[in-house]
Amino acid sequence: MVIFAPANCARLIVKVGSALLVDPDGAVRRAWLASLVADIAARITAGQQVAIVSSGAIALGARRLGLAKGGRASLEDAQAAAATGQIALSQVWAELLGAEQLNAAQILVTLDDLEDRRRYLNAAATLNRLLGLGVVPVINENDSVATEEIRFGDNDRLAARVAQAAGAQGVLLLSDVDGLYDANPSRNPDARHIPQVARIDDGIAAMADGGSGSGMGSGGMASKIAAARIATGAGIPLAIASGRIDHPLSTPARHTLFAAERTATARKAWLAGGLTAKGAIHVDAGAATALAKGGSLLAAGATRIDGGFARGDLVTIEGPAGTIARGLAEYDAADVGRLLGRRSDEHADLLGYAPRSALVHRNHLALL
Ligand SMILES: Nc1ncnc2c1ncn2[C@@H]1O[C@H](COP(=O)(O)OP(=O)(O)O)[C@@H](O)[C@H]1O
Ligand SMILES: N[C@@H](CCC(=O)OP(=O)(O)O)C(=O)O
Repeated sequence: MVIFAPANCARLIVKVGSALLVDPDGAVRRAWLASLVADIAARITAGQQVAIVSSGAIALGARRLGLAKGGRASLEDAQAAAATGQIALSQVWAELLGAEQLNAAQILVTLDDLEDRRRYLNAAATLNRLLGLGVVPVINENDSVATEEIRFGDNDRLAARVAQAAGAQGVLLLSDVDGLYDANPSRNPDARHIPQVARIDDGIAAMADGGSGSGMGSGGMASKIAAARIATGAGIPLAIASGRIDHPLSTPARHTLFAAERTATARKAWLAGGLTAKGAIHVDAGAATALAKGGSLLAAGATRIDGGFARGDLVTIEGPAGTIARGLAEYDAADVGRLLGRRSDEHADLLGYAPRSALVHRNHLALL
């Protein structure tokens, strides 16, 4: 079976892991990449739009600078390696795509670019326009400026987020392994391959063992399962397949397919899967019930806030028994603080300006 064929996948995100891009001795695996790019060109000719999430900057740069790579590098060394490797990486992609008469476009993002609502919408618009123009976006984390706190740290979850932003119908993670096994196959020769995962439960998550198999990247199977959770939760199927074969998009080969869980609007999916909330609004039992029935969060039911969030920021909504929802705050934290427990007809006097109807509107809220 050819994975995510153009007929049922108009937009595809292909993620390429470090070990596929770079040999253990630090050289770019050009011949294999050319075979992948030929496949991408054929898909584009067949009407599919394809964006690439490419790892490899740190592995490439580390080699050029004589630095340690993978998990052994300090943050400063990883940043220096990324800055050096990224320019070489984009050159390789531009050359290989150019040889197929395709334009490459580079997008480097940090976690905040896909978490902050305004920046997420900007990134989504750029991707959309590039794909509409027939350009192939090549996306990586902006590792040279990303510090530990603001890092995705792995391109698997980045690919899932990009898929959401782009409204893609499939995410393909090309790796050094041909899918998920019931145990780490590089440590357990009896591990069994799992062709399809209908639901990611704790048993599936527990199968991932250790970090990056090659020691070059940062992902490992755990980050691929985390990516599958994000993508499938947003209604986008995700597959893990081997990049250890030439023409990996056109050669039928064993893989693991994580089926899409449900369809959801892009914004709700993003809210449900968002990684970093800027604060929390605590609510009473009445408000929790109203939210469960599909209502907005009104100030009358809010009891307390945590964090210094601003209007538009993602906040969690905490009920008496734990987190019940995530949503976009309609007010800055200071104003929410003024409105706690107050009826809507008091808001204008308390704030000194015409208020919105809710602290978090139901259109910008996802129940967990
Ligand atoms: N249950 C599992 N099934 C398959 N691979 C696993 C599992 N648990 C751990 N792994 C390891 O995860 C590796 C893939 O992750 P990684 O090396 O980070 O790939 P990439 O560079 O493509 O992101 C495999 O080579 C394998 O060593
Ligand atoms: N952004 C990093 C790659 C991080 C990453 O996820 O690596 P990998 O696990 O090989 O996909 C880089 O370009 O080196």
